[in-house]
Amino acid sequence: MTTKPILEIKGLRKQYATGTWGLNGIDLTVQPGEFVAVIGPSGAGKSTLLRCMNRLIEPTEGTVTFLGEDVVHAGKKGLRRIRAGMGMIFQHYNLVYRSSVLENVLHGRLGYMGSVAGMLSRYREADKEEAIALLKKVGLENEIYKRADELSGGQKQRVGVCRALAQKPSLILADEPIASLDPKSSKTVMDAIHTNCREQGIACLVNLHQVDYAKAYASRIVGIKAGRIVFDGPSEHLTNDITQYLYEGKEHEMFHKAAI
Ligand SMILES: Nc1ncnc2c1ncn2[C@@H]1O[C@H](COP(=O)(O)OP(=O)(O)OP(=O)(O)O)[C@@H](O)[C@H]1O
Repeated sequence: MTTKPILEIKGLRKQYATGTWGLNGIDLTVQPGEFVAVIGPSGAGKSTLLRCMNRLIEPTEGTVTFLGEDVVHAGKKGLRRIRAGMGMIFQHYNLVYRSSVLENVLHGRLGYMGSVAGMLSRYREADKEEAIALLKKVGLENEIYKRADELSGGQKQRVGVCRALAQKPSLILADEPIASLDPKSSKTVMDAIHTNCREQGIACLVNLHQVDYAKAYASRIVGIKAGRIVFDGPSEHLTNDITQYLYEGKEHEMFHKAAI
């Protein structure tokens, strides 16, 4: 029996207004529950790729199909539904800092609420309980009612992870989730993403600069260079030669400040 892919990308290209091609023809299929790390040097196109998935960036050419739905041509309502199924984790957290940690996690539910209930933040009791359980699971039981701006970077990103999970997504898009964190926080955040995705069968596309983290967490690695995929395979097939070719001239970007 063949499973239906969760995400299918075909011939994806993105040209920015400056004329730069951010993506140069990407073909990629992700199966349900797959944990895929996207690696490559700065400027390779990792962020552009992730953001074309939920149209935070509009693709120039090609198709993106999420759970059988055409993302590129989706109207307002369709796009809202698609985005509800894709949780996003950002490098700089994107929290509402004057709101509490709990409220930030509950924002993950907004895509499922009517506009009036959402505007008035009328969350269901069950949603609150689930949000609290998620926060406890990532070790933030003492931070639930704090303002988000009182937290450390690693704690803020764990809130970001919980917000994405609160959406009950089928796919998580994590755009350099550990690029601003020290090695200890990086491990905590990657553990939180990886464990929850595995337990809940959520697929994950995670952009990472650090090859060591990609190898440690992902079962499949996609290497991007100049907007094209130059490697796509099981993590253990990523050789030093391929890594060297990927990061040619930018070798210093390959590793985190310290070992995992
Ligand atoms: N808004 C923009 N306008 C013009 N060019 C852009 C824009 N955003 C990205 N680019 C260009 O598109 C290419 C891909 O950039 P992108 O940010 O996707 O790479 P990346 O692999 O995510 O890099 P990093 O790891 O530094 O975030 C680069 O050449 C970049 O300069």
